[in-house]
Amino acid sequence: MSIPYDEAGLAGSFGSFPKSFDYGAEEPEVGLSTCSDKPRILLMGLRRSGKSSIQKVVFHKMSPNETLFLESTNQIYKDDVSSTSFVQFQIWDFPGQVDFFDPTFDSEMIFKGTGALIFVIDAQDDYVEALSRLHLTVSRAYKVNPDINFEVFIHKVDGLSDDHKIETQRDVHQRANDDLSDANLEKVHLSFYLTSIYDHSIFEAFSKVVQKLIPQLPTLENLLNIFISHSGIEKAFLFDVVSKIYIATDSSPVDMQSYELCCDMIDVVIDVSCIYGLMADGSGCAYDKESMAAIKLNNTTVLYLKEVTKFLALVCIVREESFERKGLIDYNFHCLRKAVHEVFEVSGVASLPCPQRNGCLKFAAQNGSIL
Ligand SMILES: Nc1nc2c(ncn2[C@@H]2O[C@H](COP(=O)(O)OP(=O)(O)OP(=O)(O)O)[C@@H](O)[C@H]2O)c(=O)[nH]1
Repeated sequence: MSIPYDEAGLAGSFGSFPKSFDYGAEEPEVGLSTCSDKPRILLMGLRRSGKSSIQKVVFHKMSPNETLFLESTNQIYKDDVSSTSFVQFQIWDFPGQVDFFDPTFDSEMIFKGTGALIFVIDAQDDYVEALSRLHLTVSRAYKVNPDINFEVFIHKVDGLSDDHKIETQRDVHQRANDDLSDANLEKVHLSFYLTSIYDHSIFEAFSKVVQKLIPQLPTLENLLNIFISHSGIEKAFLFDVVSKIYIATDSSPVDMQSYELCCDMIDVVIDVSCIYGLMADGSGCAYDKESMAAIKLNNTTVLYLKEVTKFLALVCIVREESFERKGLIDYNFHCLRKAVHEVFEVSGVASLPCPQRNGCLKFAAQNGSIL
């Protein structure tokens, strides 16, 4: 099955992935949602705050420098990333000057099917107007659909010092929540993230936004916890390969450096596969069931990547001495992979995951017993 990257309107470069990035047809698709009613993520904010850049960099592999040449969005741009990504949702990029009082703006239709609303604030600009826009947007959306997750990206923080970043976040947080309290909307919860397209912060923030929309998250986390504890692994991420957002990790804290290392590993594996793994005529696939890689680092740890589904990869950080028991890791990985497939097969039918699923799994312990 080939993954079409050249969808209408998906302009820009695709970096590591060829447009005919091919996977193979044996396995059924395992994704977040198989129904046509895909969760929707809205990108809103003032003009030039960076909405289109975020969408292009995260989902279309555009390099950050290329976003300098993006033209202003003049109408709602609907991007369906479900065919290229595990994360089967639509992203709606709104023009900066959207007018809620325009009779053609159908808030019912727009906010009803929305899972998350990301409001982008340009931290390099004066954000007073952005804050009043944020308030207007959130109060409108909340009235139509109180279940929306409201996510605020304090964006373009690459131009700010560390102290300035913290101060900006505190100030935006305070003012936005004060505005909500003044309007008797203190029930509305806003989450804040410091983001930039020039580092991994935008992928990290998007990962957290997406994770909130995955009902299977607790099950996946639980599976990863069992997997790492029985395999002597330090940290494990389940990545959406194309976007490099992680859809789940074990419950130990995520440090940015580990996340960046794992993202870089995905790039390396896909780049090398694209350059040396395809046939001369470009046929073959850069990422398939056989995809795996181990990279030894100079700090006695090993990065280990393995394919889980056509869209997902597991990337782990393992100590060298634990990696000597690679057979055990591979056996437990096999169990984990099977479980992840089962979780999504079950939820494909019943829409909710079965938390008992991992109860029937048999992971091998480091002492050789079966758990
Ligand atoms: N420094 C910096 N610049 C950014 C970042 N993200 C976007 N930009 C720049 O901000 C400018 C505007 O970006 P767009 O993505 O077009 O903004 P938009 O919100 O989609 O704009 P409209 O379509 O007019 O609503 C571009 O020149 C981008 O290169 C960032 O994280 N850091």
